[in-house]
Amino acid sequence: MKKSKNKTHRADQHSGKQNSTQYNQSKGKHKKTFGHKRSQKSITAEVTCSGLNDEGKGIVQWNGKQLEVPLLLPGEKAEVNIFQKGRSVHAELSRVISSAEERVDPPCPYYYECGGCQLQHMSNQAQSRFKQKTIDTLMKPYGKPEPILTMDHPYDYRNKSHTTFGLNHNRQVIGGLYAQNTHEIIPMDRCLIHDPKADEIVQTIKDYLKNSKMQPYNEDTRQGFLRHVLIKVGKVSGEIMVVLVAASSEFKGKKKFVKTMRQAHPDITTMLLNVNKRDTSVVLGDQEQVLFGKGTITDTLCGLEFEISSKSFYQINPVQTEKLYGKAIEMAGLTGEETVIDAYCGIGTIGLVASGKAGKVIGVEANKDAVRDAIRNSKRNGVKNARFYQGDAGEFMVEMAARGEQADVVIMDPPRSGSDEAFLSSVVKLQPKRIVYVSCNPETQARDLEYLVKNGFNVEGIQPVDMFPQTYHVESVAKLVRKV
Ligand SMILES: C[S@@+](CC[C@H](N)C(=O)[O-])C[C@H]1O[C@@H](n2cnc3c(N)ncnc32)[C@H](O)[C@@H]1O
Repeated sequence: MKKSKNKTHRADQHSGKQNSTQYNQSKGKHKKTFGHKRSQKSITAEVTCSGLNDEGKGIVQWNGKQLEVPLLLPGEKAEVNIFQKGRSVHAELSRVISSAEERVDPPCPYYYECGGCQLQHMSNQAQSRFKQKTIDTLMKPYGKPEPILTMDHPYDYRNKSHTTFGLNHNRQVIGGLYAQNTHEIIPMDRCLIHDPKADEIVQTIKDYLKNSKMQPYNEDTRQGFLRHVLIKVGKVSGEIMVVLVAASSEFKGKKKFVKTMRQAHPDITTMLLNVNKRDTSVVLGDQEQVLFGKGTITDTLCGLEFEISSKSFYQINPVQTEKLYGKAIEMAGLTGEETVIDAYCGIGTIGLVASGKAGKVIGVEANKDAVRDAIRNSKRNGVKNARFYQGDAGEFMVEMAARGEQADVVIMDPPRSGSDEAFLSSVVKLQPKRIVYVSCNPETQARDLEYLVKNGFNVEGIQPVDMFPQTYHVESVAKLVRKV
């Protein structure tokens, strides 16, 4: 075994200084950067990958321990660097000795540094197989899931992008995404899963920063103005929202900035200033000011128009969302008579798309901006049988159950953390005929399904959908039917 010193990666990577380690693969030479401190010593070992964990990391055995190695594929032999600190052991890929057939050259030049995607070193078919296996394994107690719904062009899909700005060590303006699990900005011009238009706009903002007095914010000194830029693109409408997230509400040169941006990108339909003075990882602050336009964008999804605010949730991959919603509504088995609850409803998309086939839709959502959008969206689309309420979905359902109210179908689409017992126990009390559970985290979905199955429901169908190509994330929708 060879001992080697690991190298560290810095945000000035693309401005001349490179501290990256490289590894060779049979299909080409790739830059591979590590997030460890220079002083940390590692051991080099040869390993063979036996499978993937649920984040797409390669599983290997070393010294009687199971380790997870990012970027390694099943069947591959590789040299890895192993870091030990106390009882914690951590391995990183150094060199692939024999490549798996599924290995491809990642099309993104930033892939090995950026944490945004985790599966670009796998062919698209291998990514689908990995996601199918993840769902098949988690959902095994409930039968065989359907084949995953994949995307024909698994790039450029994100309708929302989020760029962070800062200065590198030469005090040059940089903008890009954070390296995984760090606050280190990876400067980049293009992210292959972003809408290309959004990246062009970010480029103009970077040029503006370089040529004006506007300063990016520095998290350490707490000086400067611009922290992030959030861009939302209506993929069908072409409307574009640009949100500057700044550390202060005092925006010197506001008019000039807006004019420059509108001249360079006439397709920007609204711009906002969001003020975030907090030192947390939450991107948006509470205070917001519209710089021009109406402050929202509109997009078309499943044949309906939706108005979207900066802080409201809207599915980030609309092509796949239409497939997901189509499946969810099919699973709901609506005949035009049912009372449908759209829990965790966001801007009302699922409920409003379902409303034409339902007797009545009741939506509940915690985010007040999203609820306002949902009410506006209901009016905009002439929907008369839907009502939206702001509140915690669990509390709302507890109150509904306490009032002895009924629902025929509950469609639920909670955040990654899943639902809670207050919600699930109230659903059980409401005794709907069917539950359609949409989830972006199948692990918490499986946990919640277990509760529902123990409390009177059968799982009658599971459909995985690839909403997030190039990443390990996978969406899943499950149909539950009340036992008679
Ligand atoms: C995955 S999104 C789904 C939104 C919507 N169904 C859609 O497809 O666009 C989850 C939503 O749940 C909302 N949310 C999170 N926690 C909540 C809670 N405790 N009660 C109600 N809504 C909640 C979030 O604000 C977000 O809009």
